[in-house]
Amino acid sequence: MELYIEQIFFALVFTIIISIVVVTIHVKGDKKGQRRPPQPAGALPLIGHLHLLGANQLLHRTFGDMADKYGPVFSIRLGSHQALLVSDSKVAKECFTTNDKVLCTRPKSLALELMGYNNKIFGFGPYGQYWRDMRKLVTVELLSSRRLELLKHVRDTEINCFIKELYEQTVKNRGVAVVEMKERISNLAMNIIVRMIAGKAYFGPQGSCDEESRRCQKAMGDFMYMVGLILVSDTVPLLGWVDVLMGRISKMKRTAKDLDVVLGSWVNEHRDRKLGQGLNGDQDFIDVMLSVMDEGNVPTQEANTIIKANCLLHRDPSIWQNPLHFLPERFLTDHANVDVRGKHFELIPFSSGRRTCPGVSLTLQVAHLALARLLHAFELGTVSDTAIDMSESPGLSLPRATPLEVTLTPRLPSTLYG
Ligand code: HEM
Repeated sequence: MELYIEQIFFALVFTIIISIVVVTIHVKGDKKGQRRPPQPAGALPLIGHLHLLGANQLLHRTFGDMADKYGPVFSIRLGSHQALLVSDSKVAKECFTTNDKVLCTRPKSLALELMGYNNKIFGFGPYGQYWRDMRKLVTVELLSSRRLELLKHVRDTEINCFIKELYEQTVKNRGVAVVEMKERISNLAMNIIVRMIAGKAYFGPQGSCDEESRRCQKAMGDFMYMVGLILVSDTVPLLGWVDVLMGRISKMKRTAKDLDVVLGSWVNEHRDRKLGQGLNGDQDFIDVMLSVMDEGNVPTQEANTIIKANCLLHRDPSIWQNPLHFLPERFLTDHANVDVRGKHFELIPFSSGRRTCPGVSLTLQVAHLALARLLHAFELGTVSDTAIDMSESPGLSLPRATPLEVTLTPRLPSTLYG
């Protein structure tokens, strides 16, 4: 026990020293305002993940100060990795167009080795033949306009159920209901995606779900959280034992097993369903995916270059007035024509270039429809008219730190709620 405590103490002290010494910042932008062309910068898994430590605001301020001092493009060294930071939309454009091929690979990480079938999740993987094949498969078979049109009923029925459940909640409360929306919206997104991929609905009325759904939800949640963590092993491989001591490795292995069980059951159920229906002609998404995997088509190219370059762009005060304030009306006035699909480099929430998000059309369709239905069906308010806490918590998609409680009052005749 004593030894164990000593080890933890040693690990903590060592980690603090390492973060001071090894995360030495090598500024390469040299002079203020000097613009340099983006350069391949070793391997950089970290900048995109730093904000996931829960210090997002602080990091943006720090990087913002550094950008003021060193100009719109500079690099920092984080242990064995180098990161390029870009805060200017013109430089970002250069990164995602002229230099896109050089910058579009992704580094390996321990989290993805343990939880992503040895770095085979294509969205996080190195650029190469395997990534090209998987990207084509996803854009053509799952997220193409044709497929989205074919699967339109999935979004429609899920959003109908979402609105109906909210309405039932207001009926139960005789008029106005206080509802926690964060989990409901996350369940809605999960249901739509899982139904599109595996043909299953996970969450029933009021978020009820069976054992398998619960396991899937937990495994996905743990994955999203842990894949966003910064591991000592990725920065200073020699100190990998720190992650072991902190219990991260065993937790990742457990999550990998849980994910395996869930995905395995999707594939088996899908095969059984097809056999039961005597289908063998028209291939659907899981069939095509399995055939690509069966060909032994695995990544061959090692990742050695990666740039994450946009964490300051969306807060550039020379483009966005009051960049830290939530002012949606700016998209109806000064920025009315901004396009979020990766063509206007001052706003690239879905990234741009080769690795741009293939889910952008689905996301915009679902978000627009769900929001329009919600606003049409209810008057929305906050509990005791307090401002909403917008703090972020660790995780791949920077989830809200606190629940999102809103008041809902129906505004339509009851017959219109399905
Ligand atoms: C608000 C919603 C979303 C946002 C803001 C978003 C944002 C992004 C961003 C910034 C990237 C680039 C990551 C990188 O540079 O490494 C990305 C990649 C990706 N996204 Fe999304 N995304 C969203 C929803 C979706 C949805 C609904 C799907 C699929 C159903 C999806 C599938 C993917 C995939 C597969 C990649 C990896 C692409 C590749 O590596 O080639 N995303 N997303």
